[in-house]
Amino acid sequence: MDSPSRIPTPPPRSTAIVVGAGFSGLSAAKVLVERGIDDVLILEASDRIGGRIHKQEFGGVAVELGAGWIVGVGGREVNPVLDMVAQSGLRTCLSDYSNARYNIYDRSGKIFPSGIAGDSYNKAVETAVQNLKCQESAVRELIKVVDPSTTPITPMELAIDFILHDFEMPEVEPISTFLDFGEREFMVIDMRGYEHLVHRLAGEFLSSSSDGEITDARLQLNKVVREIQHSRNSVTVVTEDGCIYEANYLILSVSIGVLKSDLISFQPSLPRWKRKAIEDIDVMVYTKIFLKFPYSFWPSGPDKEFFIYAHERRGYYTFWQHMENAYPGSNILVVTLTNGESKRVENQSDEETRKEAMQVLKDMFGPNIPEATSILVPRWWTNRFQRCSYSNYPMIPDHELLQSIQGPVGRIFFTGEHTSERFSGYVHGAYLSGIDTAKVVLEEMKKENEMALIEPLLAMTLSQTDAVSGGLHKYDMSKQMHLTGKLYSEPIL
Ligand SMILES: Cc1cc2nc3c(=O)[nH]c(=O)nc-3n(C[C@H](O)[C@H](O)[C@H](O)COP(=O)(O)OP(=O)(O)OC[C@H]3O[C@@H](n4cnc5c(N)ncnc54)[C@H](O)[C@@H]3O)c2cc1C
Repeated sequence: MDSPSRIPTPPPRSTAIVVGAGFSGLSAAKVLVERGIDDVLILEASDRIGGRIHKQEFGGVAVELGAGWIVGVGGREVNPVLDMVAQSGLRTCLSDYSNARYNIYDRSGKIFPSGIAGDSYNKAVETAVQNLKCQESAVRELIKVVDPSTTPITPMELAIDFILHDFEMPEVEPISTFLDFGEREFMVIDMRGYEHLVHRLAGEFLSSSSDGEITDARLQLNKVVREIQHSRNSVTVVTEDGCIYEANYLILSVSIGVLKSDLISFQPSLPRWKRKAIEDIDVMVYTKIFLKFPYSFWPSGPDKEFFIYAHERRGYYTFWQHMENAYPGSNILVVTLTNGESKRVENQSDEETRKEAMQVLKDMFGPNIPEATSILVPRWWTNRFQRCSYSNYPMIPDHELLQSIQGPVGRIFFTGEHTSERFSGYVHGAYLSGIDTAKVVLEEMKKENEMALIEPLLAMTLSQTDAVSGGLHKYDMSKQMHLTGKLYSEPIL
């Protein structure tokens, strides 16, 4: 008997696919579902939701490997993330960095007198302002001739310069987040972690089990998107495990670091303007290293929470925090590295990093301090699903660059913290960008539906015109209508 001929099953098709289940992807998906797009499919590469919001248990407490602070509190508007914190009763505490500059240790363990530290701080601020003025007046050449007396040289100047430019957000004043939401920062100190907000958000539109685990089939974990094919009518997604999905629209919420990498290929490839925008946005790597000790040996108290190590190598284990204010008795220290130093430690063993950190601590607090019993080194740079901690825009606001990074390519819409006009880099930027992108997609859907209604009428009119003039073919006309709409308004290459 002949075997029945196999009819290939078409790939599952949904109205919209969201790639990535971080804050932006989930907030975008939520808006779509709430507006009646029930068949949204969320494809997430890793085995968890939250992306760059991720807590881990370490030394008996929850530590935040990614976002740890609600930045922008106490201003004229309420930060939407703070609202969520309040609703979920997440425990937080105020972080006051202002004392850090008075807790600067040199390599022999001496604390710099506050006057010297204050002078260095003012000098560093002056340099930053001077650089900015040069850039703003577009006299870029001037940057090269910055007054040498303001260039950081000594270990302390280097440490303060690092804090101002690498540790604090390297942004131009006034910073939108501080302007809108306030200048205070609250650290999340809750065993449920910052990620509780992500789970809460997901639980508002996806079904979950009684213990809060998302069980909704519209969220697919361990689905690494490797290829996105896009055409005039649809988007097709191919995942690493060989699955194929189709949709009318796609929202891509992966980080700028992932966009810069070769993890996802596009067929046809992204247009030049989009590739250039991706290239032009820099990435910041920010690493919090956690060290657990049998007992604390550092000065305690709120005004001692943050301290600085001044070394002749810029950014070398510079910024420290004890966690006693957050979790008394936890005996945990956190040291923050960025960029080159982050990448360097990501590429060495944790034991090497532990030894380096111990040497620095011995410089500050003497040779008799106890050894760290464990260490936790997050690797945001080498993680192929992140490849950065957050985006780092050029100091001069560049609206064209922003428009290009936000701009859709056909049916692919881009979202994520790096697409936020005013709050790039932050959790609230990710959250708000997801909402904005979903609204743009909904608008496109509406336009397309309206077009579908008038197309038959147009076709009729055109065939009559054709008969009379032998002019434009109806297909050309409907294509032109699309081309004049936003969907294809940008040149493809
Ligand atoms: C160390 C660190 C400290 C930070 N500190 C703060 C802070 O204190 N306060 C603050 O406001 N912000 C902070 N941030 C920034 C904040 O965490 C981010 O801005 C925000 O979480 C980004 O959300 P997102 O949705 O844009 O991206 P993500 O959270 O990165 O979400 C993107 C998702 O896409 C997934 N993905 C990637 N590639 C693929 C693929 N090929 N297929 C499918 N899925 C894919 C990823 O796994 C991820 O889940 C910090 C970030 C880091 C890393």
